[in-house]
Parts: sequence; C-alpha cells; structure tokens
Amino acid sequence: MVQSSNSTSQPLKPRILHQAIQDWQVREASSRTLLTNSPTQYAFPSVALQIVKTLGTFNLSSCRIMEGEPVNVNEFQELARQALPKMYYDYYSGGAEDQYTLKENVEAFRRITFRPRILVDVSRINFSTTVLGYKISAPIMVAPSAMHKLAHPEGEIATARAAAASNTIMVLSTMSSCTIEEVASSCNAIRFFQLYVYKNRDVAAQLVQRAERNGYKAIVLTVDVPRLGRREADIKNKMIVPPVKNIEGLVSTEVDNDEGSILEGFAKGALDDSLCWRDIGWLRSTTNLPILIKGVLTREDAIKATEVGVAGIVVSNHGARQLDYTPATITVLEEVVHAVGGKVPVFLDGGVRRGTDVFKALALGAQAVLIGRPVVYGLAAKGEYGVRKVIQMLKDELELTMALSGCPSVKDITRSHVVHAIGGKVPVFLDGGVRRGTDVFKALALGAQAVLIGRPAIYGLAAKGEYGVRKVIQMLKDEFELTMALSGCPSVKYITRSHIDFVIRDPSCILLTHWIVTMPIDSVIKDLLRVLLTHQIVPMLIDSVIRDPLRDVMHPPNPSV
Ligand SMILES: Cc1cc2nc3c(=O)[nH]c(=O)nc-3n(C[C@H](O)[C@H](O)[C@H](O)COP(=O)(O)O)c2cc1C
Ligand SMILES: CCCCCCC(=O)C(=O)O
Repeated sequence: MVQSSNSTSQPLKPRILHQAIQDWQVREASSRTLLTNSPTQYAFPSVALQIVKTLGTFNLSSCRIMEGEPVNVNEFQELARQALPKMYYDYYSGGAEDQYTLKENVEAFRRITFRPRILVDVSRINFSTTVLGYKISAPIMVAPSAMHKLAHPEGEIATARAAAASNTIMVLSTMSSCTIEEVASSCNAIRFFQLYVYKNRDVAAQLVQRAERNGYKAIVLTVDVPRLGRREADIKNKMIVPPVKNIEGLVSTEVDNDEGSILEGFAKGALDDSLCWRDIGWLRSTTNLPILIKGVLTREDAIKATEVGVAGIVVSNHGARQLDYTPATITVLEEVVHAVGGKVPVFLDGGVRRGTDVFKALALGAQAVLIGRPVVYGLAAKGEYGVRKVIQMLKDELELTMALSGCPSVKDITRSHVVHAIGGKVPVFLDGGVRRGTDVFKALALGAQAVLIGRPAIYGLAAKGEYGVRKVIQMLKDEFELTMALSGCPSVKYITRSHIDFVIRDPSCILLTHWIVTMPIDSVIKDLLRVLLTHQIVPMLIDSVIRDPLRDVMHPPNPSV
C-alpha cells in the first residue's frame, strides 16, 4: 500500500518504502500493456518521489526499481519481470538445470579486458557491416526466440518493426506467434528464418518455402535442440504451449501428458531427433536460400559445417537453455573461428549485454552478434519501442567502446585489442620435460601461462656457469620465437588450444604411470618408460589440471631426462 499521507515528521522505515514502491510497481506493470509505448511511461510518480524525498538518506540501489528510463540493457530484465506473469518471465529468463552456463555466458565476457590504442582519430565512428552481403547499421542482430506474444500483444511484428527501424536483421523463430507472412508484410526488415525440423519433414520443407516466397534471405538451422533442455522453472510452472500461429495446422501442439513442462513434452513429440549431418543435403534440396547453422561449439563441428557447405555458423549454446555446463560461447568463439579459417562468417550469441561485449566478440573473430533475451525483455517492457531502445543502447555503447579503443570502424577491431584469460581464474604453470621451444608453445597452447626449466638450467650451469644458463634460456626463446612465427602467432595471446593437435596414442600409459610408481622393476626399464611417458603424459596432465577430469586419476612421472 502506498502511504502517501506520511509527513516528513514521521519518516517511513526503508522496508515500508520498499513495499510501497513495489505495490506501485505492480499496479504500473498490470496496466503497462494498455499504455502507449511512450518513453515517459516510467516517470517516477509523484507519490513515490515524495516518499523517497522524505527518506533522503535511503539507499535506492537496494530497491529493484529504476528511477526514470533504463540506462542499460540489463535494466530491461527487471522491467520485464514486473510486466510478465511468472510463468512467462521464468520461461524467457531461465536456463537449463543448474544454470551454470547461463551465468557463465555473461561472466565470461567480464574476464576479457581491453588493450585500447590512443591518439587515433575517432571523430567519425562507423560500425556498419555486412552479413551475407546485406548491409546493416551495426554488427548486432536479433536472435530467434519463440512466442513473442507471450511478451507483448503485438508479438514478432513489433520486434520486426524495431529491427527495421534499427536497420538490422531479425531472425524469425519457427515457433513464432505471428506467421512468416504476417511478419513479412509488417515492415521491410531484412529477415532470416530460423528452422526447427519436425518429425514430419514435409513441414520443415513447407516452412522453408514459405520463408523463401516471402522474401526471407537465409535459413538458420538450429541444431542444438534434438530435445528440449531441462529447464526446471518451466517444469515447476508446467510451462504451456500457447498458440503458435506460425505452425498452426502443420504441427499439433496438443500434449497428452500434463506433468512437468508441457512445452518440453511438445518438443519431445514433435522435433526430429534423428536429424544429422547428411540431412543438410536434404535441406539444401528444398531451397535456394543460404543455410546457416546455429548451435556450434567445437572446432570439430565447425569443420564439418564448412565441409557440408553451410553459408555461416552461429556459435551458440541456445542461451544456456539446452545442455548445461557447455562453455560460455565467447570462450569457444576463437576455436571455431580458427577452425573455419575464414571460409564462412562466424556469428555469436549468448550473454551479450553490453556494447563492450559486442566489441569483444568482434575482436575474437565474430562478424556480428545476435541478441536473445534483452530483445524479449525490451518487448515485454515497452513493445516495439523497448526493442528499439535495447538495440540502440547496445549500438551507443559499441560506438563509445570503439572510440575509446581507437577503432574508428569494425575492420579496425582486432584480436590485439582484447586480452582473453583463457581457462581458469588462476594461472597454471608447467614444468617437467620442457626441452624445446616447441614444448613451450605446446604448454601454452594447453593453457599454461609459462613453463619452468629444471635440468637444462643445471646442465648449462655445470657446463658453462652463468653464461651456460643464459645460453639455455636463449636457445629456448629462439626456438619458441620460431615456433610462434611458423604457427602464425605474433604474440603469446594468439596461441590457443586449436594450434596443436594432441593425440593420446596409447591410453594404457595412464595405467603405466601408476605401475611405474608402484612396482619394483628394473631401474633401466623404469627410466626408459619414464622418458616415453614424460612426452605423452606431461602435456596430458596440464590439460587435465586446467580442465580437471583426470586430476585425481594420474600421478605425474618423475621426469628423469
Ligand atoms: C525465450 C527464448 C526463446 C528462444 N527460442 C528460440 C527459438 O525458437 N529458436 C532458436 O533457434 N533459438 C531460440 N532461443 C535461443 C536464442 O536464439 C539465442 O541463442 C539465445 O537467446 C542467446 O542468448 P541470450 O539470450 O543470452 O542473448 C531462444 C532463447 C530464449 C531466451
Ligand atoms: C519446438 C520446440 C520448442 C522450442 C521452444 C523454443 C526454444 O527454442 C526455446 O529455447 O525455448
């Protein structure tokens, strides 16, 4: 209840204020969709202002309320939460299982820092770019997301209009609450169509042909949903399947089982979980449109994708809604970019919430990014205007980031503008068996920050004193430099896991390690085995310390070379 009658002589306690403001928020939220999309819609009402003034010292940051307009994309999430029924908000915001990846998608961006350049003329910033030959105002596109009418009565039409006004590309979901045709005729946005392949393959073919007929410019095949991920909020809420007009009459949305997430039940019954690489050929036979593949996270799949002739790759973990504990997309972008080797453009989505994030993705090799949840939150909070605002905020932040980094155009953004702390939060070092510059390179590629040299330093010292040690270090440095040059890595930051191919030839050596340490065998054989094992096990060990899975299984052999 808003206690507007309180006077300055009787200040409200912060808790009561909080409640008062929340009550106001609830009332505001319930009437919001009836309001026009006016930018002033969130003006603080006088009664609430009066209360705030009454308690001048009260720290407003502890309230989940925005005074006036949101100032960044993240603030739209809270507005969406206020605007939406819990079931829908949970559906939009949630991730799979422990939501580890959900958090990581955002957090991983924070582990990337900048190496800005100074004294560059940044009086004119141009962040326009092209995607499949289509010019867009900024490398920021609208990701496909389902059922926009749950967020706003105008649904995808409002989103498409915002994309058109922002001069960018919208990817329309198969699970759209407006039809392909309705969206096409609503505005002149450049549209791609995202495809889910249903068990009845004819449906996919029909959808693709409808998209082609209606001027969509590409098909984005989503490949990470053979089944729906386990989204526990949806299970608790028994998330429904609302009318999905785009597939009306094509796929039944009736689900027998009303246990858990109904949406999950629908996906299980409807989606074709036998879809595989050879089906790309079939899909190509249904359309002349270029096909992009969305949901790639490894270089292996990136290579396959280029082999089957896709026109582009979207590095995506589906906004962390599918397989939990997949890596944050930004952490695997470079791996994919290297694997693709410039044959097709690589895009990224997942956790992009700032213009700085867009810049980081471009620096790591993405041609553009796609935005998922922020668009839906903008739509829920303020309809078409909200989506436009979200895109504009990201553009403004990107422009500022480019200016402050000394990059007047997207082409100026390079790998050397960012520092990417690959892997863990603490540095990992390696020693044991490092005898060549190539070994140093391999250790760094597997995640070590640096290596330590033992015996070679002693031998150098024994042979030639200080000069000998200096020589040993210099030799390793020279070899390391040559390795970097021959591997295309001008600085250590360029050295990635994808620069080496690491094959464990004989898995039995894992057992042998234990065996050597524990069995009383002839020391000559023992030493011989150690030499062999040092070269196979040590690199594997460092990989495992960083990635963890084998840490307790293996004991490092005591290198005796
Ligand atoms: C509510 C919601 C619905 C989604 N629906 C689809 C969809 O229909 N098709 C699809 O390929 N991806 C879908 N996605 C995944 C997005 O395209 C995108 O990969 C993801 O949202 C990007 O992460 P972000 O939300 O952190 O920006 C959906 C994501 C959300 C949040
Ligand atoms: C066709 C199965 C339902 C998909 C729901 C949309 C989606 O991708 C999501 O992440 O949610």
